[in-house]
Amino acid sequence: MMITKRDGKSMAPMLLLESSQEMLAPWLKLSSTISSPINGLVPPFDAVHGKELWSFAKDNPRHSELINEAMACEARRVVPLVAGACHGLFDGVAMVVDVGGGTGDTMAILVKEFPWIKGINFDLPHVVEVVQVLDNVENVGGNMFDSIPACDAVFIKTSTGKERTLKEWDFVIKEAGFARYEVRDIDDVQWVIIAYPS
Ligand SMILES: C[S@@+](CC[C@H](N)C(=O)[O-])C[C@H]1O[C@@H](n2cnc3c(N)ncnc32)[C@H](O)[C@@H]1O
Repeated sequence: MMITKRDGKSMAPMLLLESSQEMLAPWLKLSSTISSPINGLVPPFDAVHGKELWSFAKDNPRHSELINEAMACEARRVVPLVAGACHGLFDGVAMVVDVGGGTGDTMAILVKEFPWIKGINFDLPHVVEVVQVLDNVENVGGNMFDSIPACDAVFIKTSTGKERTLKEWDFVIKEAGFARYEVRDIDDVQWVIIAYPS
């Protein structure tokens, strides 16, 4: 585990989040949640806390901060790899929105790497209200299920928290109306999927 403070890529915030009481409680109730009459229809986190993660975070600023820091530390590690695998992809792209972008660290890395981009960090209002202002990144609050800011390209990283097989992604991408897609290896746990409208 990378918990050193050297090079700003410590994963300690991720450990602090995952070992918090709030995140451990659903694991400790896992068997009773699964065997209850709701039969796994309600995710363990929601069953234990009475609401889903993002509503819980909105009502618990300390936990929201833990989430934001955990996501940011992972972004600082992975997004440079994503940028390295995506050279050429942003040529001619003026406006990019990171949907569910959290602290904006991801967008800050992208606009530094591709300086002609105007970057918007889009997340729930309670998140963008407290994030720091980063160079060349505009923070916009809203709900992605209502609308997102107008842009030329959308960036999404870990925003559903759900792992899918490539076959499942194939279904999701086609159902969403994209014409084609490609998958790029960034030599890490994650891969990049690039979906094109035409
Ligand atoms: C798993 S985190 C990922 C954060 C960041 N993309 C990353 O990978 O480092 C999911 C993010 O989506 C945001 N989010 C959840 N529901 C949302 C919604 N309906 N509209 C906009 N953002 C949302 C959360 O606040 C959170 O910052």
